[in-house]
Amino acid sequence: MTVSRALTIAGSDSGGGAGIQADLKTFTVLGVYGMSALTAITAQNTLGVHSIYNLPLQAIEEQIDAVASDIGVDAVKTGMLSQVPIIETVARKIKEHNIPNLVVDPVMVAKGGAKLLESDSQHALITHLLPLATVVTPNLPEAEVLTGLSIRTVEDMKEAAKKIHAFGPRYVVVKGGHLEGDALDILFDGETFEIFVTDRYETRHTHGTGCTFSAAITAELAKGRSIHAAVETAKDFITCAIRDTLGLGQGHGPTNHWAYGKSKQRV
Ligand SMILES: Nc1ncnc2c1ncn2[C@@H]1O[C@H](COP(=O)(O)OP(=O)(O)OP(=O)(O)O)[C@@H](O)[C@H]1O
Ligand SMILES: Cc1ncc(CO)c(N)n1
Repeated sequence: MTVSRALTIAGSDSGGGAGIQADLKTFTVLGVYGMSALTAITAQNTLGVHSIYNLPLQAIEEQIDAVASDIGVDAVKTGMLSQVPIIETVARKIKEHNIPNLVVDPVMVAKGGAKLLESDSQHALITHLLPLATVVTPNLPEAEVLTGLSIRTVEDMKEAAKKIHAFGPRYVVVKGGHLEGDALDILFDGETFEIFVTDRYETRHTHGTGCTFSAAITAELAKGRSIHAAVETAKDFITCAIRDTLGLGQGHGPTNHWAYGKSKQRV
């Protein structure tokens, strides 16, 4: 049996709903072997981020070296990379190990408003990481920061996708979770736009939706699926995870990472 292998390079969310915990749960449910390189430890729950401890660069490098040199990586995603030297180190290591299928989730702010990317790091993300990316998955506030545009409509989302594509990623997915109305995301390949849309579920339990969505794309790319198929599965996965809420915590609770697997078993 050969199993596909995915690596997440991201921060730890002690609450288990976002960060590497969300990524590893998603990889597992999608049948992919998950590995992690931690960039930071956060003390966090559904109410907010209490503290952030960035890890030493050497610790980040050595984790990536350890898994890439032995187990191998079919796809990698990046999440919380809060400082310029961390971004530079991660980009260098991804190049050095020739890791294919890079999904960049340009994590900037947690649901409760805590800053997970320091302001001077935005430029580093654009110059070092986006040119290596197979796909980058900004939400609307992140797309606004990356482009300087104000995004209020689907047409604005398309404009932002074009500007972000010019930074060098092969594909861009602009997520419309923060827009009103249906939950609508746009995939842009540099020429054409594809729209993925579902009903919006009224719930406050949306902690880690972005992490989970990009982890699902990573898992599917690790299996060798096309970007279209990967985004389609990721949309399905996150929709099930938001719809079948677990109701945990007093704030923005986690999504239900089991839901997609259970719905497939029922079919
Ligand atoms: N209430 C909702 N109902 C259905 N789908 C949603 C809802 N909110 C977000 N989504 C979908 O979830 C995915 C993630 O989008 P979103 O914009 O919420 O990510 P995010 O802001 O990066 O999340 P986070 O910062 O919590 O990790 C997208 O596919 C989006 O369309
Ligand atoms: C560690 C971590 N990464 C990403 C996010 C964004 O949801 C978060 N809240 N925490």
